[in-house]
Amino acid sequence: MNAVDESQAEATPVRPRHAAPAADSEQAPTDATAVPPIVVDGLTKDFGRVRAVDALSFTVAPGRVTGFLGPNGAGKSTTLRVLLGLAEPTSGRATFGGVGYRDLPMPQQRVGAVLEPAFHPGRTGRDHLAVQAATAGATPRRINELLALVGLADAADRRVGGYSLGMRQRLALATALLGEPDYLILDEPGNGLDPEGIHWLRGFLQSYAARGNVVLMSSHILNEVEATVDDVVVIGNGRLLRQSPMQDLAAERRSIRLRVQDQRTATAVLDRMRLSWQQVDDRQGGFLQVQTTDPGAVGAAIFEAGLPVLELAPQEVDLESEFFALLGGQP
Ligand SMILES: Nc1ncnc2c1ncn2[C@@H]1O[C@H](COP(=O)(O)OP(=O)(O)OP(=O)(O)O)[C@@H](O)[C@H]1O
Repeated sequence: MNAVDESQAEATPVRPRHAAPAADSEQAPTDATAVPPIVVDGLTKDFGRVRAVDALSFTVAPGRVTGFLGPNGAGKSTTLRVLLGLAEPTSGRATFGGVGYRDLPMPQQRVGAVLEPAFHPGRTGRDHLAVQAATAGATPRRINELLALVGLADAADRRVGGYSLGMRQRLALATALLGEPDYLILDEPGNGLDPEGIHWLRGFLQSYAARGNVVLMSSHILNEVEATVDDVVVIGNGRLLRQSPMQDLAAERRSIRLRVQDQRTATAVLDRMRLSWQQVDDRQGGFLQVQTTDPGAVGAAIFEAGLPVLELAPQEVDLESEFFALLGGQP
């Protein structure tokens, strides 16, 4: 048995299936009807001498879409595999409100997961779902609903061997949804989807989460998930680098280009305002890139210090650069 589940007695009670979601999905669930959060607590996973996950702790709240982000090899898949009972942790736990996957009653009906989609190429999409439906307790009607939901109704009776990567992703998602799970865990679900598919997935995940469910999706491309996720958990080298609402990350990206003649006095003003700044050289003698959501306040303070402002213009820091900075320059 895995080591993630030794104290069921302390576990948060799991929500009765199909109970109403929490009224206020912004808050951690406090009532018995809310889906308990995913809790990763001091998780470490070694493969021989490789430490894939290193004392990692974070929570994933219901009612929100959480992006699990990090570059290739950061430890995302390993964390998800431990959470899903597919790998043993070296130490620590990854649970659904305190209950390990293997100790959940009817886990296939509580947790839907899309890891690396693998299908029998000779089966049709409908057959694949029918085979899986038996374990997930789904009816033929549910299969039809799901095929329509993921946009595969017309391709349902074609062999999966002829499906595109995007169609396979859609079928994998339909499979994960068979048991009407409270938890949806997706490893790089955007892989192979065209822009229309990504747009559809975004809307689907947001409405799924809005019903009080827990949605955790991994990606190594921050730009890809920016418009989809409410919260981000960023890891690098198996360690937690950041957990915050996406909004906060987005706000930090707002900066201004401030051009003054006397940069030294200007930076003293910025330091007093406790703003982060960076000197950037260009052909016009350089400028200060200042992280702020209030350009007016910066302009006023610089003016009060008696400095003529040569330029003050809003600037968007590319999200991928922000991600890169967070990773401390890791590729
Ligand atoms: N079964 C395994 N045996 C040995 N090393 C492994 C195994 N699985 C993962 N690793 C190593 O653990 C580290 C984390 O890998 P993991 O696949 O979890 O990262 P990831 O963030 O999901 O990356 P990717 O997006 O490339 O899948 C990597 O160094 C990887 O080589």
